[in-house]
Amino acid sequence: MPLIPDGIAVALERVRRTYGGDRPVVALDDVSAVFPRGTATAVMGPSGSGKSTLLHCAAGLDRPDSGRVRIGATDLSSLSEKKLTELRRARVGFVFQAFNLVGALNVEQNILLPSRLAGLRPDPAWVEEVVRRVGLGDRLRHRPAQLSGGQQQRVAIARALVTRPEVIFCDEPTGALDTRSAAAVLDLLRSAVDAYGQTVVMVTHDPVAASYADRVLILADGRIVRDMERSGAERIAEQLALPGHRTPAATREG
Ligand SMILES: Nc1ncnc2c1ncn2[C@@H]1O[C@H](COP(=O)(O)OP(=O)(O)OP(=O)(O)O)[C@@H](O)[C@H]1O
Repeated sequence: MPLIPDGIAVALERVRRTYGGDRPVVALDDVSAVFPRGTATAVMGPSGSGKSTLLHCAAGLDRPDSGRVRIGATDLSSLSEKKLTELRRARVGFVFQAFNLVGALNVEQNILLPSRLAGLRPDPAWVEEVVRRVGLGDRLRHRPAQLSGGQQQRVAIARALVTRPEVIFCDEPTGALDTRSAAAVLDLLRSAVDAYGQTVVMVTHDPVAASYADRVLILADGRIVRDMERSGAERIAEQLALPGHRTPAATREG
């Protein structure tokens, strides 16, 4: 068995994913990438460049045609569907655009659902902190249909954070949010990385969201065409330069 360095949260090794039909589309073309633990990476690129496919393959929601994906030391290709589902419940958080909230459950029940399914008991103080920081304290008894799109997105984020998963995969986490809610959500994702050593991989078109990441990967035609690491100082300078944007520090104080 190959040696997996401890510091790697997710690794893609020559991952290829094509979609069939008469004229097959190569959505991912032998992509290799490593996502170190305790980092946030933004995945950007034009429409159709393979961002969602990369996210789905990395998260074990889609299986590559060839190549390998590992979460920590676990090779996803070796897992049955059942084991893959268990791994996703216990070790992975998802913030996807089609919120996947359960309409029959209220906000609190939706937030606690992944923990219940994984048989975990999240720390009540942490649940309270997450709920407060996403600004849902007064909405816990509401059903998803009684919330705005932005509020539903915040429920999805709270739900992804409460189990403190190793890796949080986000697809346009700020897509449905106003500037203020987006800053609160990005700040929360950032503190999951900085304070708890979690790993965030987010697909985004939003430069503000990308400015919270340590690294930006750019995809084009199913390949990584740029891989930019950014220092904390660069991130903060970029956040300060973005009009109407509150810095993470300012958000924390506010
Ligand atoms: N289920 C599918 N069946 C056929 N082709 C697909 C399927 N899913 C994605 N594709 C194709 O694979 C390529 C990559 O799609 P993907 O959704 O990963 O791109 P994306 O960068 O996330 O795009 P967007 O920014 O528009 O969401 C595109 O050409 C897309 O049409």
